[in-house]
Amino acid sequence: MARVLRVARSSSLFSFGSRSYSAEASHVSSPSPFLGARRDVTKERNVQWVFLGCPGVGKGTYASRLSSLLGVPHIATGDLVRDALASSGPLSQQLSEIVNQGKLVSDEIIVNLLSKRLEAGEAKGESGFILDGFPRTMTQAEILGDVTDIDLVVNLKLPEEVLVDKCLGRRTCNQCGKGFNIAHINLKGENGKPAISMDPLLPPPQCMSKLVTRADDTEEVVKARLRIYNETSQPLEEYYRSKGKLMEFDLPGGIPESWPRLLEALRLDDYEEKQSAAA
Ligand SMILES: Nc1ncnc2c1ncn2[C@@H]1O[C@H](COP(=O)(O)OP(=O)(O)O)[C@@H](O)[C@H]1O
Repeated sequence: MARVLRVARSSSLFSFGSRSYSAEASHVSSPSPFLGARRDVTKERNVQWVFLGCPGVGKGTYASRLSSLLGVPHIATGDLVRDALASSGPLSQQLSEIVNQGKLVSDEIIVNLLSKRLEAGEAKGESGFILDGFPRTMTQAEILGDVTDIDLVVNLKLPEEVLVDKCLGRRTCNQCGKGFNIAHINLKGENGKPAISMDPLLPPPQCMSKLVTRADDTEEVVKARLRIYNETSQPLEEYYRSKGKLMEFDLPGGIPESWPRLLEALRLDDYEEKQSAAA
């Protein structure tokens, strides 16, 4: 791990200063001390954010949309693992056994993959990041905290009952790489919990015949991933909550309802306007 840490430390992507964010919308269940001023797009360095949330919650979807909006890379450790799996060599074989059982890859391997990705991005002039799927363990959180300042940790939430269906409905176009979801979610409101309905996110006709399902999105493996996530996420949430960096966000529904509310919670609802005014 010492070698891995040194690799990560050598990356200046890990050494930006800190900044503050804001969220006051009603669906943000625990407003934190990081709440403050609206983002001033003209002055500040690029964001260094983390997205937490159960498998299937939509971390990839929202992290990727925000990364396009803010012009920072969306770095999903699950994608790094899948790239490593697709390559030939001993690492691929080692990873496939772990991933296909829904287990977590070792901290050392994942930190190494992430360090390499950050270094490659740095060489291309990238700055800032939205991390999706990292950290997953306290060791990973401590390594990250040791080498950089994370500004904000967004914890996306959906009722447990819809997560398996969302994972089983995931599809990716193997040509354009875009993600879709064929699941129809219609959860009745009960015991004070709001109803949730989500329309499927269907692919355009040209992607229809090229859809693939992730090998680890079978019911058995999804359930194992959810169980492992639930076992490991609490200390992480506590860690970031105690630092005043955790923003809990209960998704109110599918993308059409959730995206504007998320932008509002992040105080980014007028971001595009301000950015063009500053240009
Ligand atoms: N930070 C991490 N630590 C350990 N293993 C990871 C990490 N990120 C991804 N993985 C591995 O890659 C798999 C796929 O990750 P991801 O695409 O984030 O899936 P999920 O839908 O479970 O959130 C995980 O089940 C795990 O084996």
